[in-house]
Amino acid sequence: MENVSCCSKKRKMVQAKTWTLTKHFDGFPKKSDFELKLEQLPEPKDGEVMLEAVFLSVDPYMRPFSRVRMNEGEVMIGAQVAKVIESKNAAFAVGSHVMGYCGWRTHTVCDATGLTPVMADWPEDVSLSLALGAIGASGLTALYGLEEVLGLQAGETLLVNAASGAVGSVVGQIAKIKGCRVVGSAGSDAKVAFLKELGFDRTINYKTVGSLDQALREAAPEGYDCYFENVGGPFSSVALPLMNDFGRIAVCGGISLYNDTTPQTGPYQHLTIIYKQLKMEGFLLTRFEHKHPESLKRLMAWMKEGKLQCREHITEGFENMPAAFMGMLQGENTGKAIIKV
Ligand SMILES: NC(=O)C1=CN([C@@H]2O[C@H](COP(=O)(O)OP(=O)(O)OC[C@H]3O[C@@H](n4cnc5c(N)ncnc54)[C@H](OP(=O)(O)O)[C@@H]3O)[C@@H](O)[C@H]2O)C=CC1
Ligand SMILES: C/C=C/C(C)=O
Repeated sequence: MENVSCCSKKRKMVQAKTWTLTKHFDGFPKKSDFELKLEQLPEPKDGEVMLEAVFLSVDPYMRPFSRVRMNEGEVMIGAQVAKVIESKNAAFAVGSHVMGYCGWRTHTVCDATGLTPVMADWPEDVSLSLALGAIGASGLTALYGLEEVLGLQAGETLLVNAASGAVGSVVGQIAKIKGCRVVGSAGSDAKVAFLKELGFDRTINYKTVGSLDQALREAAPEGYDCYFENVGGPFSSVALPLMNDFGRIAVCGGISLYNDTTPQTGPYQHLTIIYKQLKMEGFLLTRFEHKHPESLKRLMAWMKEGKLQCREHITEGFENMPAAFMGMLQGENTGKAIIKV
């Protein structure tokens, strides 16, 4: 008798590659802190989709957040732009693209929680990778830091560090759009040349400058009204005394501290903050989530008008994610660090 199976159409099994955190980082991340694993994926259930990563993001926050939001053995946290390859959710058509915090994985089966369709009218000639950078989290962070936290006004002088990176490069360009004077600091001559291309008024290579204090003073003899802080630590201690009275500081990040094994101490600038009556505010871009759709449209419009250049540092190959992450923390990137699968 012929063996007739009730499931004559056999589904091809999908295997995901994942990068897991073997051990919490201790100091600067090491290759051995990561492990590449294979995972057999189940078929999506009702309401679920199967995603295939196209671009993945490596970001500074992964270093500090891994310690507080992850357990050892878990897949590394992070965002990706992915293609929907199977769907049992009417809101996500097969072939469409989404942005999701799926972690460092090539394929994912999940429900729609936390998935955002990439902007419906995303232009065909614009790479979807920008949804992870200048027309995504990095651009939004820059915009909110300037508008919502600093309240930057035309004619003011702004200081930004890590200025050639994903967030910093957008900060400087938006500040120029707003009619401000912009001073940017970055870690190589090539990066400083990039800042000049973007229209920064004054640039500093903080790694080669003799005295950072002197360089910052010369770059803005009139002082700084606003400071977009990405680095923290000693840079911050030098910059705060150069703020003008009633200056505002948006504390976006502190990348110089993320790999510290013991917390840094002073010099403390409390008296400077008091005497100059400074306003210092930390923020996370998630606070302004309700503004994302409108803000993404503004960023896209600036890019299309040629007012916003979106540089990317692309690493090919999912296998190279840990190297790309460590490279970004060491300053290998100019613009947004992206992994192309
Ligand atoms: N608050 C929020 O919601 C968000 C905060 N952030 C923060 O914004 C900052 C920039 O992030 P992002 O633009 O994605 O990253 P970048 O693209 O700027 O990449 C990181 C850069 O930081 C610089 N850097 C690394 N180590 C040091 C150090 N010890 N001192 C000074 N600079 C250093 C390097 O550039 P260089 O060669 O110039 O040193 C490196 O290229 C980070 O602090 C991040 O945590 C980012 C997104 C959201
Ligand atoms: C959401 C991102 C936060 C930091 C500190 O990078």
